[in-house]
Amino acid sequence: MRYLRNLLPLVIAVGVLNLLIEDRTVLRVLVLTLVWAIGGLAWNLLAKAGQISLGHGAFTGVGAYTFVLLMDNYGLNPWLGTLVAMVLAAIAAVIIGIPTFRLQGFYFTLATMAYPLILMLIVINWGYPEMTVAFHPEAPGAYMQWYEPQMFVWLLLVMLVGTLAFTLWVDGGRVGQALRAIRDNEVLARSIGIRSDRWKLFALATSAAISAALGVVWVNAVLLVVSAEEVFGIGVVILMLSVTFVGGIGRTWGPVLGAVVLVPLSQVLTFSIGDRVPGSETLIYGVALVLAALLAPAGLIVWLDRLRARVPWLRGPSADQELSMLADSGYGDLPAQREAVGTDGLLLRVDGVTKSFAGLTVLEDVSFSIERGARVGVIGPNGAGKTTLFNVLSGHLRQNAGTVTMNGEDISRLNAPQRFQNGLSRTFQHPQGFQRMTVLENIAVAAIGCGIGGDPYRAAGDVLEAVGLADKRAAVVTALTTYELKLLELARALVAQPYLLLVDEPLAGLNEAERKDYFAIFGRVVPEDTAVLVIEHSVRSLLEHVDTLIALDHGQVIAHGDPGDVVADPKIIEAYLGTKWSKQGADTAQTGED
Ligand SMILES: Nc1ncnc2c1ncn2[C@@H]1O[C@H](COP(=O)(O)OP(=O)(O)OP(=O)(O)O)[C@@H](O)[C@H]1O
Repeated sequence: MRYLRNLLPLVIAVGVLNLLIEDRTVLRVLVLTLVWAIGGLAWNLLAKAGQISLGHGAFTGVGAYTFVLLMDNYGLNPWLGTLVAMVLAAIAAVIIGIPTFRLQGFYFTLATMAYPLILMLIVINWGYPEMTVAFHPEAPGAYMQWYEPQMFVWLLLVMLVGTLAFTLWVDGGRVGQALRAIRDNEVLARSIGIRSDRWKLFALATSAAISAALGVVWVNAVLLVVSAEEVFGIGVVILMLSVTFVGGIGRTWGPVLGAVVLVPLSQVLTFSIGDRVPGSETLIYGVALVLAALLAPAGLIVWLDRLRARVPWLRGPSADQELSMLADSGYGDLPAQREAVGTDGLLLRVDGVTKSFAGLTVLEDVSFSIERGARVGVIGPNGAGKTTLFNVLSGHLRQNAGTVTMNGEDISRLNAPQRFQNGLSRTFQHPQGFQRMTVLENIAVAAIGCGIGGDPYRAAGDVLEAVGLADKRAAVVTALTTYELKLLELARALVAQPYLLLVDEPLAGLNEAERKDYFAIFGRVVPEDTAVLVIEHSVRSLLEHVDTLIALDHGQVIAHGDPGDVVADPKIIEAYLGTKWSKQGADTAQTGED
């Protein structure tokens, strides 16, 4: 119902235009506007996960060639051809995505350019550089070959509404939240249970399927000939990217707005100066991209947002109303509880863990174990391998040798999201947050990711209350101080009710008062049966809160045991604490990092 209300004005506007316009040239502009609005929406699905593709021509091309080859060889009509094309494009997307998503950022974008080129060369060498669509005047409806452009407008309107409804569904729920989290910070997203590899494949496959369907309709409504250079060409992605970027990348309505502005403008220019300035159609997209980057980098949609904020009846819900809407959006009633696995006994066992980077051994045969509910400090000089140890334990890095066992289960082969779901949470040395989300959403997304069920918003609200950030629930994380960010990290880790909590340098960047407050809150909110492993250079503070110390140097455990014994060990004094420590004593001395 909510979607219908959002989409109705669009349906009415396009419907009225379609009924009123009689000029075929103007109708063609309307058709092209709808084509590239849908194309932009498809491309934008992947951009929501922060992935910029230059290869979407691969999918329109798969769509166009699948339908025309099936029609030519098997007499299959384009409607069935579209379904087959969508499935094939989704499969192609998964095959393309699995290796290409290993690349990050710019490298991913560059690699995507190769796929339409490869496919184009394949069909050209196969003997199909161009294919004419067989004409079926006896059954225009069955073969998507209407003479009246109005019929294509209706068809494209149905596709647009379908694509928009799908986009609204993505944006309004857990899928969109996961994609936004991945776009903001993939490492962080993985650390709270979001299987970024799967979500990116989902975004690419759905985006590809829609692009393939569009390829079929584009050929029938506009091109009439399937030319490899056109349907696989870079022009496809230039249009998809331009309308999305100009309208508002990542935003639900961005591509529609961009297409409404850009496509008619480019057509008017082509009609008026096209014969004198060849290529003027492409030129307008280039100029629009540059202007948008300079004047409205977040897209024209931002100007609409401002207008909406001024006009009371257009204004959307306030941040607080939105939060309560989210909280009421059909989750369970109460935060669920993680299954108890006993209150004592061995929790974690690290056995012979070794980790190297390109020949540099950073962890060497590290072994130790942790009891349930233990408080363990990890100390060592810069570069000793402390954070690498955390990355191996949390699944962000895979060890070269050795095993990690938690709750009696070998978790060595589990990835970061799976370890989080199994009850292993972490914080980061440099506090991290999803910048485009509110504080409450930052925690709720972790409550969803940990997979223990219940109402994630209520769980998030409760844990924010506990750490003292309840009044910041509607703030964006960029508005938080370092101290508040550290509490946010703690809240995010705790909402999963972990068995083991890894805390990386919690006191770095905090003043004396904040350090005291942090540990006071920490002591209050971390349950007794949750084991804690904490890296901290402020050994003096650490000694007050741990019952065991592990000292690392050059990737090896050089001491492990009672904190008093470890800091008195001459090896530790020489490697890390320095002679100042032994002269002044543990009560007052700190390491150089303090
Ligand atoms: N991804 C990586 N690729 C290559 N080398 C790395 C990588 N991560 C860490 N290292 C190297 O591993 C060594 C240990 O780094 P690590 O961050 O684990 O040390 P640390 O004990 O946490 O230090 P600090 O106290 O300064 O945070 C350093 O020499 C670092 O340069």
